[in-house]
Amino acid sequence: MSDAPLSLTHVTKRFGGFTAVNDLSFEVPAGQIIGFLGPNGAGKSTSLRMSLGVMPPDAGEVRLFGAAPELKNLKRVGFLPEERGLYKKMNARDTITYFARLKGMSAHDARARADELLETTGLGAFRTTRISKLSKGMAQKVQILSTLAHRPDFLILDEPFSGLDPMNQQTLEDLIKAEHARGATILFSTHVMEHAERLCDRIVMLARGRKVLDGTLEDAYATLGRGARITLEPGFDLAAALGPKGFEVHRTLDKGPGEAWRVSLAPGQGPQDALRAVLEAGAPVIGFQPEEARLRDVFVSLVGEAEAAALESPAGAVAEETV
Ligand SMILES: Nc1ncnc2c1ncn2[C@@H]1O[C@H](COP(=O)(O)OP(=O)(O)OP(=O)(O)O)[C@@H](O)[C@H]1O
Repeated sequence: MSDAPLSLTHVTKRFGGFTAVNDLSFEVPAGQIIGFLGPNGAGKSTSLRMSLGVMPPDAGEVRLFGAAPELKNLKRVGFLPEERGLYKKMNARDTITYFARLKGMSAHDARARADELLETTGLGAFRTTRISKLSKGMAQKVQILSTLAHRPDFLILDEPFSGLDPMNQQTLEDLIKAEHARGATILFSTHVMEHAERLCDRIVMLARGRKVLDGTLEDAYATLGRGARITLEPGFDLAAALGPKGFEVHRTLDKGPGEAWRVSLAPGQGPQDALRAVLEAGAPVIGFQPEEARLRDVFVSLVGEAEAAALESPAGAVAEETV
């Protein structure tokens, strides 16, 4: 039996007649950073809650460090829930110290660790500021620091980047890398593909409760292969024009003048074959660029355009949660 930090085997969760997580299996091996991706409502948070034993699965099995999720192995985990919440009257330092103490650290070590974390993440000057007086992003950072203060072996972070401005997103990326370098295994959910692209050893992608991808970034890119990006004047349906000719074509999420499309290239095809077909179809081309796939394109192709449209961009990640 595996004693990996986390393994889910054929896990299913239903709410009434609705199946939120459907026959999901994956493993988080020690030492990896894994991105848990999927559009809104895909079942990510439900899966993470089951992983911690917050709610039981209707079918299948969850193992944390090779055992059922219970107090002994939960002490080795740091969990950042999607719903944020801290004691508003406590100051930043006491908050982190409090959570570290709950996970078994001594008062002295917890306080020293709180100071060290606040200092390295730019919050040193706000050590004694009450949570209620901090900005939303700062309070979220305090919550993240509270999650990892006890140096857990395994960090589970549900949408940790959501609500942080680009500077603080970078601080969090650095923090995740530092935790990983210290030896922690990390599983985090996100809507922002670029974070996953920069940080992850592996990606697990969900759509409508089912796993649609489980592999390295290279495996993810290989699902699309090479492609060409084509920008057209708005209003031309390139998928309808090229589909019958055997090309796989998707709208991309790129913003900008015109409408961007991606044409996947089959083995043996070159970008010029795509360009020739596009021109023969009479498409109003305003831009053309041969390129390799990106995780955003993989996401769109596996999850579907409509659901992928809800993706956040890193700069556009907006605070939704209350802290
Ligand atoms: N306690 C619950 N009772 C009923 N339905 C629920 C409950 N929790 C989740 N759901 C439903 O299950 C589905 C999956 O929700 P979940 O929160 O796991 O998705 P998610 O992938 O985390 O989405 P998001 O990125 O929007 O947080 C959604 O349709 C949600 O409405």
